[in-house]
Amino acid sequence: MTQDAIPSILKKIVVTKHSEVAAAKAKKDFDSIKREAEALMQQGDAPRRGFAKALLAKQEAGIPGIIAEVKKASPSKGIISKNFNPALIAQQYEQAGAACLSVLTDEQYFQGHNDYLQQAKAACKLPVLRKDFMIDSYQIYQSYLLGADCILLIVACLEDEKLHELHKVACDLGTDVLIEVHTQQELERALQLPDSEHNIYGINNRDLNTFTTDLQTSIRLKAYVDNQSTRPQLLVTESGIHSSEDMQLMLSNQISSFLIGEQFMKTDNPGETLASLLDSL
Ligand SMILES: O=C(O)c1ccccc1NCC(=O)[C@H](O)[C@H](O)COP(=O)(O)O
Repeated sequence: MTQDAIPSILKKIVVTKHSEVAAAKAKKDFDSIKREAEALMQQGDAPRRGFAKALLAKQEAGIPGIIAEVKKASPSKGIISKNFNPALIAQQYEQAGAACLSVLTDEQYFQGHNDYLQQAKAACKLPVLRKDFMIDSYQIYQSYLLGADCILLIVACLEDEKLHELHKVACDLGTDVLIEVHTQQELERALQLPDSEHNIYGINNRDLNTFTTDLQTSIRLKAYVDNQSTRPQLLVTESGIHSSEDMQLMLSNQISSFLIGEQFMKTDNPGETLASLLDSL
């Protein structure tokens, strides 16, 4: 992976993450956070809600599995949600039939917060993805302590060695992993990760150089996956899903799990918008 191949927004975010992690380590060092997370896991007091399992259950029942996103703002759209209340939105999404939640915790670029993840999780029974940019194992232990059931690994911003390291730390903690790719090259790297019940493969339709979304990305990469001998059980299409036509297109290409944010969050009642999207199928 060459630095030139990384979109500039990701480069900027990664620089920010390195300084955030350094600041966090200055308050609580790596060994302490690791010990804390491992002790919590061993006590068995904080079992994870099965994120991959919730999606698989929908898939097996022939129902679209929606990861509904709690997203206040984004680099491409600025402020998306004017009345942002993570706990209320989580409850609405649950009632509307979401399989899982995704909560942005990045502060600088998405106006997210770690507290939003905890508020959303406490308000419902759905498994929760910590949607943030992981570059250091420290953040995986931190995510576990926050209560995240799943973490995100964006292949575009991780060298192979780091990708494998972070994946192992998450799996050892029993945390599910959304492994996100934008291109065939990234997908080839992602498919080299050890097989695990925790693996979920996400195909992101957003080109991070232009911020445009193209659903053909999911269709193209799904076809690539279908030609491989070992196929991931779970494939999620991410970004740029706005209508029942978009969902039908994905379903007709055997993609039945969706990560959707903006389309819900730009409305006054994100849960109601999700319910009508599901009804319209
Ligand atoms: O959303 C952005 O502008 C963005 C910019 C840079 C890196 C990541 C970005 N989005 C993260 C996501 O993956 C989306 O929040 C998620 O897939 C939902 O997408 P959408 O339904 O289009 O809000």
